[in-house]
Amino acid sequence: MTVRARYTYLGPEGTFTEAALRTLPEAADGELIPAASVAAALDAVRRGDAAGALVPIENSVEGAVTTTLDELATGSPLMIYREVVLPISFALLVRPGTTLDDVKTVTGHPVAQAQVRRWLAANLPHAEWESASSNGEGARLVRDGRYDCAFAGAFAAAPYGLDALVTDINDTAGATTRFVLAGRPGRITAPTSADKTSIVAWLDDDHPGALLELLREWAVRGVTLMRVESRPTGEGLGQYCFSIDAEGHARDRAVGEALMGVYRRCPKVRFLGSYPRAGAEASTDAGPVAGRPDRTVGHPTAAGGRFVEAADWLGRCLDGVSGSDRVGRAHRAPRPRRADRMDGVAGSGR
Ligand SMILES: O=C(O)C(=O)Cc1ccccc1
Repeated sequence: MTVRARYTYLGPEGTFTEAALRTLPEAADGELIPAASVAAALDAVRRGDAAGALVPIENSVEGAVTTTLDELATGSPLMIYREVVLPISFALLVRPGTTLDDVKTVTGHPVAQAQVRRWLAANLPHAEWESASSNGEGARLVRDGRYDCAFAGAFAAAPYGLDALVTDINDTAGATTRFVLAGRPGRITAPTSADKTSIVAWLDDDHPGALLELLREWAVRGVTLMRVESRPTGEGLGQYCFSIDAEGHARDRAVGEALMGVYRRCPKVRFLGSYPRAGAEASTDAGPVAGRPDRTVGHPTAAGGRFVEAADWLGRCLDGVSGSDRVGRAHRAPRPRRADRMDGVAGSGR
């Protein structure tokens, strides 16, 4: 008997996330399990109930899906193994017989609302909006009579017995959403010629220029940052961590050295993985550094010591042998309070 791998996703049935998951070869033979929220999808992976979870992380119009950034930055460490970018266009789903004139209430995911705001103002100016936990959930709530209509993919009409009253709704042509497949820490995906590396870094915030120094670790090695997002740590106003995507793979010399530099500077850093960039022309048979310039360090970093420890940390990130979360000791940073530290081997977030 073959055991099918289980993949969970932001559900219920009919979400864009499900559509994105179905584009992955892993999903073709897998058992797909809808989850009620991003947190629930990721927790199923943490518990070992699923091999991976597909969750939305970024929309080209609305920006970050902050729940996902925060869920990946906290809790027991997970790693990203793949990303999927999906073009997003909405349909207005209604129960059969409903016309635009009947519509008083409308629902959808908050990211959907950002993508259809102008259309709503022009076509349903008096409709009352209430957010749903996903676009699939919005469709389900329309089926159940809670709302008059929902924004969702046209493909969500059939499973809920709804009609697509209007299709191709999108204030911004060409809108896309990026989804990531997260799993428990393990060996990172082999390098291709077009990869991305993701981390979360906490700053030593007691000295000026800490953010500049973090960014310089990448810049001096010629590594392009593709996304930098600050998120509150929840520990008080002004306390932030930074969610960063860098171009390249942790096995690239320049990226690996930048990661070690970040480790040496930051009181805490969480490695989220290196994985193929969606939509980029990649070749896996070209070897780890083929197709990329073999960038070396621009100049010696000013970060204090810990070179061996940083190299050791990077080695464990690459092997995925012991969790991906590490607390480093920043240059001039006070040692984190005991309760905040994760010196142990099997990392656990805070
Ligand atoms: O997958 C869905 O349907 C979601 O609710 C998340 C989402 C929201 C907006 C655009 C793409 C994905």
